[in-house]
Formats: sequence, C-alpha cells, structure tokens
Amino acid sequence: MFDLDLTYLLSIASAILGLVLFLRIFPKDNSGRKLPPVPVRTWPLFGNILSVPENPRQQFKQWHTQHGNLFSLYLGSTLIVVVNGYKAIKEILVTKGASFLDRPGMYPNQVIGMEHTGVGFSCGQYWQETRSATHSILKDLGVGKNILHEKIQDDIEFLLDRLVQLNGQATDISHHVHVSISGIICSIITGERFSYDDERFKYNIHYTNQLASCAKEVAALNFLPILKYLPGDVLKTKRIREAVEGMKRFAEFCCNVVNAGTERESFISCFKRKQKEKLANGRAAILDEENLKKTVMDLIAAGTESTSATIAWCILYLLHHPDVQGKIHEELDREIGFTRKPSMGDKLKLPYLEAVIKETQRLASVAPFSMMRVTREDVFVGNFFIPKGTSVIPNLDSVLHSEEIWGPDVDQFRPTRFLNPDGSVRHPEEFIPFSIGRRNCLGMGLAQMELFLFLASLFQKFEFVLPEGVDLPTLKENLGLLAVPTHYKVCCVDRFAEKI
Ligand code: HEM
Repeated sequence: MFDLDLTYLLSIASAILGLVLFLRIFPKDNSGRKLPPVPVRTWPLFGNILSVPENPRQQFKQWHTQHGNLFSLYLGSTLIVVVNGYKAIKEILVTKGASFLDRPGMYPNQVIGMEHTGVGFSCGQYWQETRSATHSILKDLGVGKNILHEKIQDDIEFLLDRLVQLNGQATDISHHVHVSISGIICSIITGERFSYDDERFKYNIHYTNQLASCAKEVAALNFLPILKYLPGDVLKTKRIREAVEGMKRFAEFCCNVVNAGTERESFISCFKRKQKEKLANGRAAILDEENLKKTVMDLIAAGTESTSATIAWCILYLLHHPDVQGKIHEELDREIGFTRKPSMGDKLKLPYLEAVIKETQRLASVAPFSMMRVTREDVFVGNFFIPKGTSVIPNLDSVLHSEEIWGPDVDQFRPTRFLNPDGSVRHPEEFIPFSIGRRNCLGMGLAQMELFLFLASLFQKFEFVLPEGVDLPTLKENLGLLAVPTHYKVCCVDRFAEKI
C-alpha cells in the first residue's frame, strides 16, 4: 500500500514537473539564459494565442502583477516579450534604446511589397535617415511652432460651421472631427486643402477605417502567416489588401498632385527637395519615390485616428462629468472671451484645459500597447535575456493606469491630478501616451497642437449635451489598432447664440 502510494506520489510529482516544463515557466534559451516567464500554457502551433483575450488590457495587468515587469508569450512560434511599468519601459526605450529601435514585419506592408520602406515600420540606417528627414521637414513646416496654427484654425473654423449648421441636432461628433483632422494632415502633406466632398479624400478615410476594422485579423496574420491560406477568407485578407491598396493609391495621388506643380510648401515638395540635395551630393538611395509614398501613407495612417479618437474621448468624459465642462467654459470665458479664436499663445493661460487633455490621454490610453519593436541584438533587461529578433510590446497602459503612480483613483477621470497646488500644470515623467526614446511618436508636436486648438475652440463655441431622453453613453472602448470610444451621439449647443 505504502509502495503504491509512493509510486503514485512520484508519478504525480513528475507529472507536475513535466507540466511545469511544458508550461515553460521561466523558459531558457539554448545556452541556458533565462527568458521572461510565460504566464500560461503553451500549445504546439498556436503557442499562447488562445489565452490572449481580444482586449488584453486586464489580462496583461494581471500577468504583470503575478509575474513582474517582463513576461513572454508565444504567438504561434514567435516569441513576444511584454514589458510593463515605467522603469522597465524606460530601460528598453531609453537606456538600452539602441537595441530596441527596429520594428517587426507587418502583414499589410508585405501585401503591397512595402515592408522595408517609409518611416513607421522600417529599420536600421534606412529608418534613421527617413525619420531624421521627416522630422526636420515637419519642423520646417511649422510643427511645434506657431506658424502652423493658422492652417489648423482654418480647418477648425470649417468644422465649427458644420456643427453650427446642425442646430443642436444630435450627431456623431467623432466622424466630424476625424474628417477635419484627416484634412489637416493631408494639407500638410500636399499643401492643398481637400474638399471634404472630394471622392479621393473620402475613399482614403474609408480605406483607413477599413484597415483599422481588421486589426485583430492583421495581428493573427502577423504571427501565423500560414493562416492566410485558410479557405473562405476567414481572416479578411481580401479586405486588408483592398484597404491597403486603396491607401497606397491615395498616397500616389498626393505625390502626383505635388508633381503637377503646386507652388505651396508641403511635406512632399520638401521631401523631393531633400532628395535632390542628396542626389547632388551623390547619395539618394534612401529618400527615393517609394520611400516618399510609404512615408506619406504612414503619416496619414498614424496622424488621424489617434488624435481624433482622443478628442472624441474628451467630449465623452465631459458628458459624464458636466462639472468639468463647466470649469473649462469658465476658464475660456475668463481668459479668451467670445470674440477671438484661441491660439497657441493662450496655452499657458488655460492650465485647467491642459490638465483635462492630459487626463483624457492618460485614462483613454489610445495606444495602450504602443507600436511593437524588435530587438537588433541579444540583450539583457534586468535578469532576463531577450534574444536578437524578439518582438517586444512596450505596455504603455501599465504606466498610464498604474495605481502606484496615479493613486487609488487611477480609473477615475480627475484632471486635477495634473495640477500643482498653485494651479500650474504638472508634467510627471510617467505621462507617456506618445511613448519615449528615439523612436517615440513622430507627430507628438502636431498632435499636441491639434488637441489644444480643437478642444479650446470646440468648448469656446459649444456646450456638449446629451440628446433628450438618451442615457449616458458607455465608456466601453473598441480596441483595434487603437482604443476608440464606442459610437455615441451628442448635441452641440451654440454658446454664442445664447449670448448675442
Ligand atoms: C494623440 C495622438 C497620438 C498618439 C497618442 C500617438 C502615439 C504614438 C505612439 C505610442 C507611437 C509609437 C512610438 C514608439 O514606438 O515608441 C507613435 C508612433 C508614430 N506616430 Fe504617433 N501618436 C499620435 C499622433 C500622431 C500624429 C498626429 C502623427 C502625424 C504626424 C503621428 C505620427 C507617428 C509616426 C510616423 C509614428 C512612427 C514613428 C517611427 O516609427 O519612427 N502620430 N505614435
């Protein structure tokens, strides 16, 4: 009996040991170096993909608490390391940033044969040169300076007029803002202002939305490319191809508009000038036509929904917090009044509005998992080894929603957390919605201008209220490429009409 029990216990123990090994808790590479732990069972072929929910925010939070700042997941056979918490994210993106500068391949870029071009997904020297050229052109065009704000104000005027014409009727504000923000980036790129009814412009918005709606399928195809051969197009490969080809056609059209001889300064004309300068100095291989086309696509894709979703979140939060909307109105009425347009020069006078914008970005966390990186070489982070070629997710959400950093009311909308006792704005270094390091958001300056000018102008002009008899819209997000609010309708009540 005793022998039987012992055998029984031993076999249970070895089964558990086998299971632990199978679960690959603290897996090691071939030389025995310790990789970050895998929190769940790893299945052949699928890896851990079946344990990652559609919206992994909560699951990642739990694994971060249980397993520490770094954990591994196998999506298919691809090793992915998720990095959590400010200290670890700063280590990979800043201190050891040089090892984490590249990006893994993405299925939609492969589909159009543009995997290694442009600014958002390229690697190495190619990325470095394209990023530096793109950054200096955007700076010359006025991003981060006051000269661009007049262009943005023109688009805002147009938006305000459209909203006034609705006469307080309930509307999907996200859509109006999205079109307006898209118009701004297109006009920076081409120097031309597109009519919102222009068919090509409308199609580009349509295709960008179409690609965003396939985010989950894109993620699956990135890691299990074999799935594209599944019968019946389960993973929407046709929709993805159609969307990305449509976006490419629009970028080609933009480049042709500028070729056709527009006089205005634009991103494209400046890029072409740089290209000529490089050619004159005997080097142009990197800043060529393909690169320009893909960089235009990257700027339009990255520069539209991120900003418009943030504005839509802000208005939604204020429907839930009318007292905060009241305080913004008070500040705007006191500092700017009703007769002149808000400008960037007003930013310092409107600390409460700035705190509201920061709190919106923190709580909405529209790019919760940033954009993936891939390691250029073998590297150690803390005690863990990350091999060359590993995909890495900087989990910005783990910083923006950290109770340790923001306090026990981390999940509440409380703009005053960004104000000092004297009313000035606080700038905590852990506020990182645009990521950090050498490959952080290239459009941060433009996005900050747009967020300030749009929200200051919208709140100066309107009070946002719920349509009569309608319940407060949900704060539940739709997580695709970005976290966007669920569609809601709002009435834009003209505050000027009341005063005059
Ligand atoms: C509220 C608005 C925005 C947010 C929250 C945001 C956030 C981000 C984040 C988290 C990244 C990844 C950075 C990294 O890998 O470390 C990124 C990359 C990027 N963003 Fe933004 N972004 C916004 C607006 C914009 C705008 C308006 C533009 C257009 C000019 C833009 C252009 C880009 C580009 C081109 C990249 C890729 C940079 C590279 O790979 O070198 N973004 N953004």
